[in-house]
Amino acid sequence: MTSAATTASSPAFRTIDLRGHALGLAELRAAVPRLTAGDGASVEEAVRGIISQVRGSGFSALTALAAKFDSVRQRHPRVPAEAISGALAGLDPEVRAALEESIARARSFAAAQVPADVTVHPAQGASVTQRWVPVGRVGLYVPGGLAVYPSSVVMNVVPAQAAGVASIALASPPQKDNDGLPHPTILAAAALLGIDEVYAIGGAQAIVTFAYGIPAAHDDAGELPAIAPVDVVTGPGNIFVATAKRLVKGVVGIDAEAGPTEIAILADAGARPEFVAADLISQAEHDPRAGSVLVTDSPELADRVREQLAVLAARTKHRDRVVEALSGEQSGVVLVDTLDAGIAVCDAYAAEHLEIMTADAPAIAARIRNAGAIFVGDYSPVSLGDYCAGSNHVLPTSGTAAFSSGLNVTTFLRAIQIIDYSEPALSGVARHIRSLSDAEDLPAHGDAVEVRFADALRLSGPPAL
Ligand SMILES: NC(=O)c1ccc[n+]([C@@H]2O[C@H](COP(=O)([O-])OP(=O)(O)OC[C@H]3O[C@@H](n4cnc5c(N)ncnc54)[C@H](O)[C@@H]3O)[C@@H](O)[C@H]2O)c1
Ligand SMILES: N[C@H](CO)Cc1c[nH]c[nH+]1
Ligand SMILES: [Zn+2]
Repeated sequence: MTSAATTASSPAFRTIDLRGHALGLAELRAAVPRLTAGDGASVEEAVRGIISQVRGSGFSALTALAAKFDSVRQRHPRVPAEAISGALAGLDPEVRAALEESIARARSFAAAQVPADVTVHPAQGASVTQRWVPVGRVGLYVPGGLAVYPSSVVMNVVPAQAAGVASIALASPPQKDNDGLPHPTILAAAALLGIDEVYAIGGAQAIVTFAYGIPAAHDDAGELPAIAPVDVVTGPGNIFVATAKRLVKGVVGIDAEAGPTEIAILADAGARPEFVAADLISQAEHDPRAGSVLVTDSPELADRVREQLAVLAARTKHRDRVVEALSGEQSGVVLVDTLDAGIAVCDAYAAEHLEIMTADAPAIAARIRNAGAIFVGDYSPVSLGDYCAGSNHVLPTSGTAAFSSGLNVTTFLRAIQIIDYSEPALSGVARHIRSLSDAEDLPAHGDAVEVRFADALRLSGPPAL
C-alpha cells in the first residue's frame, strides 16, 4: 500500500495507495501519513523534566534552560517596557502596515464571535441564563525558534482582547541576536496591540511558567519579581511546546494542541500542480516535523505535483527542512478511487489546514467534518490564513481537529449558568424533583426542596420531614 522514491536532493514524498480498498475509520486513521510515536516518548520525558525543574527551582531553572536551549544569559525574563516601545519605533513601516491590516481583519472576525448571553423561562417566575465571562489572566505563547512569528502575536492577542481578558502575558524565546530578548518584530507586534507584560521564555518552560507561576526570589543583585500563574495558556509551538501544553492541561485551560504544522490538500485532476506543490512546501518550511499531505483521485496530478515539489524544493530558502518534512512519514500522497473516498480520508486525517482544490470546491468543503480550518478553491491558500484572511492561524494538529477548535474568542470565555426561580416556580416542579431524587436513591435532594414548603405541607397533610 505504501511506496516512496528517494533521491538525495529531492523529497521522497511517499505514496499511500488506498485504491481498491474499502477501509473503515480506524483503518483510515492508521493509514494516513502521520508522525507515529517515534521520538514522542523521549520528548515527553524531556518535557516532564523541564516541568519539575521549573517548578522546583523557579528563576534559576529558567536561567539554566535559556542558556541551554537559547544560548543566552538571563537573570529575569521580564522584557523592559523601553525595549517593547523601542521595538515599535524601529519597526519597518511595510511590516507595520501588514501587521495593522492583519490586526484589523482579525479584530473584525473576533468581535463577531463574541457570543450573546441567553436566558430562557421554563415557567412563570423561573429563569435560566447562560452568561459568558472572560477568564482573569492568560499566558500567550509566540514561537521563535526556527522562524519568527509576529503573526502569532496577533492571532493570540486579538481574540483574548475581544473576549475581555483583563490580564494578558506573552512569552517568546530569548534571541541571542537581540540581547536575550524576544525578536524585535515580536516585541513591536506586542506594542502595537498594547501588551506590556512580555517574557523572554521559550519552549516548554514558558508553558510551565504560565501554568504554575514563579514565586518571587532574591539573588546577589536583588529581588526577582514573581510571575503570576494564568488561567488559560494558548498559542502554537514545536513539539516541546505542544507536549507541555498537553501535560499541564487540567492545571490550566489550553486552546488546543497547536504543534508542528500540517497541510492536507484534497485535489482532483483539474487542480493546478504548481499551486498544490507551492502550498505543500509553504507549510513544510515551518519544521522538519511538519506534515504535507495530498489526497487525490488523480494519479496524473500526483505525478505532476511530485515533479513540481522536486523543482520548488530545490530552490526554496529552507530547502533542508522542507525536504526533511516532505520525506518524513508524516507527509505523502494518498491515492483514492473517488472524491467521496478522499473526503473520508480527510475526515480521518483531521488536518490542521485542509485546502480543497476540486471542481465545486465549496460543495466539497461543506461536506468536511474534521479540520482546523478549510481553505476553499485556488485563491484561498493557507498562507492567506497564516497572515491576513481574518481567520486565526492557531489551529489543532495531530488529528486533534476531530475534537478541538482553532483559537477563537470562546477559548478565553467560560459559560456560567445562572438559575433564578421564585417560590411558586420551585413549587411547580417540586413533585418531579421528589420523583427523580427517589429514583436516584438520593432522597435528601427531594427533602431540600420540600423543607421550603414545610408549612404548606403541614397545613395540608402529614409533615414532609
Ligand atoms: N499549529 C499551529 O497553530 C502553529 C502555528 C504556528 C507555528 N506552528 C508551529 O510552531 C513551531 C515553531 O517551532 P520553533 O522551534 O520554530 O519555535 P518554538 O518557539 O516553538 O520552539 C523553540 C523552543 O523550543 C525549545 N527547544 C528546542 N529544542 C529543544 C530540546 N531538544 N528540548 C527541549 N526544548 C527544546 C527551546 O526552549 C526553544 O526556545 C513549528 O513546529 C510550527 O510548525 C504551529
Ligand atoms: N502555518 C502556521 C500554522 O498555522 C502559521 C504561520 C505563521 N506564520 C506563518 N505561518
Ligand atoms: Zn505557515
